[in-house]
Amino acid sequence: TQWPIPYERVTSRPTNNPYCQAGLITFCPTGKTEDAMVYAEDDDDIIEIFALKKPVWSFKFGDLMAKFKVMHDALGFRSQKTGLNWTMEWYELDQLFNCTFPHVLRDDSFIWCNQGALCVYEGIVDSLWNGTSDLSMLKKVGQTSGKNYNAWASWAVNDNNTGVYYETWSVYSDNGPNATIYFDSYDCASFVIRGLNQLYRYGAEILPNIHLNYTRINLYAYEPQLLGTYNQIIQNKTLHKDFINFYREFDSKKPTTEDWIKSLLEIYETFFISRRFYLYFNNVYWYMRLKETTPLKITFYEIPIGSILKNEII
Ligand SMILES: CCCCCCCCCCCCCC(=O)OC[C@@H](O)COP(=O)(O)OC[C@@H](O)CO
Repeated sequence: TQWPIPYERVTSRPTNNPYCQAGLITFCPTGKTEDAMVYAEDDDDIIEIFALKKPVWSFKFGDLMAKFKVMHDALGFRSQKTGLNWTMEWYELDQLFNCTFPHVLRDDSFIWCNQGALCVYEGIVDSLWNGTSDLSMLKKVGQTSGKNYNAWASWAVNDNNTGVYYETWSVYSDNGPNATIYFDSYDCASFVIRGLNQLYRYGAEILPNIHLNYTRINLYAYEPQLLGTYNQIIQNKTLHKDFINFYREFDSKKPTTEDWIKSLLEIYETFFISRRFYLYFNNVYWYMRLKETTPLKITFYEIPIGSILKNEII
């Protein structure tokens, strides 16, 4: 197997299952509709680029998740000509837990509510990004011409229409510097990293001395084994039973009430006991035995801006 398994794009975004509900807050409440984008009116405009960071679920828990270094990332833009600014965030249509674990129905079938999408809306809410957490951020990282920004904006629309599935997990062979990466996450941070990389490719000037850290929830595993699709797995009775029990266990821990943190802690603890995982990636399932020493770790490492700008990121 050639690792990491490349993230598969689609030709067009599928309709979200009506069963899937965002719950606490609807997706992109103040945002624009499908294929939404903000374009510069003038090719000669100067569009300023901002890196935005805030604690995940700050609307509910304030800075709490920042204590675990669980941060949400976005991009902000401002036109020097008009003074107008706008925000772009890529995140889950139906909240994080729905992207991380399926709904297991009575007949043992699954429903995955794991789409993510770009939310584009006028304004940059300073109080949201310039919060009290020392990890929050609203920082200018560069600028570009109106012409180059518009070319990039078309890239962002296509990126949003083809990269539709959220992936919470990053999976490595170990937590050392020479680890093999088996699977890479596809989340809010991935959009910002891809977005900055493409803005640079479309001619943006990125300021020097930019230091950006990104949250990852990492699993450390022995080499994953491909199991195949749900329908292939249910052909094997023993595997099917274990597979269903695994996901039913996690589904039962998903917060249905307000006790998100309790669910989070229960799930976190499960990883250190069971040390095994079924990963759903590109619509197929993989089985992994997790490493005894550190099965799971949330990291917030800096990704050098040079490697963000120069790496081939798809
Ligand atoms: C064990 C399973 C769950 C573990 C949870 C802790 C680790 C999470 C790591 C992933 C980082 C998530 C980054 C991201 O994609 O954030 C997107 C979204 O969850 C942020 O949601 P929000 O409600 O805080 O912000 C959306 C708001 O800005 C909309 O305007």
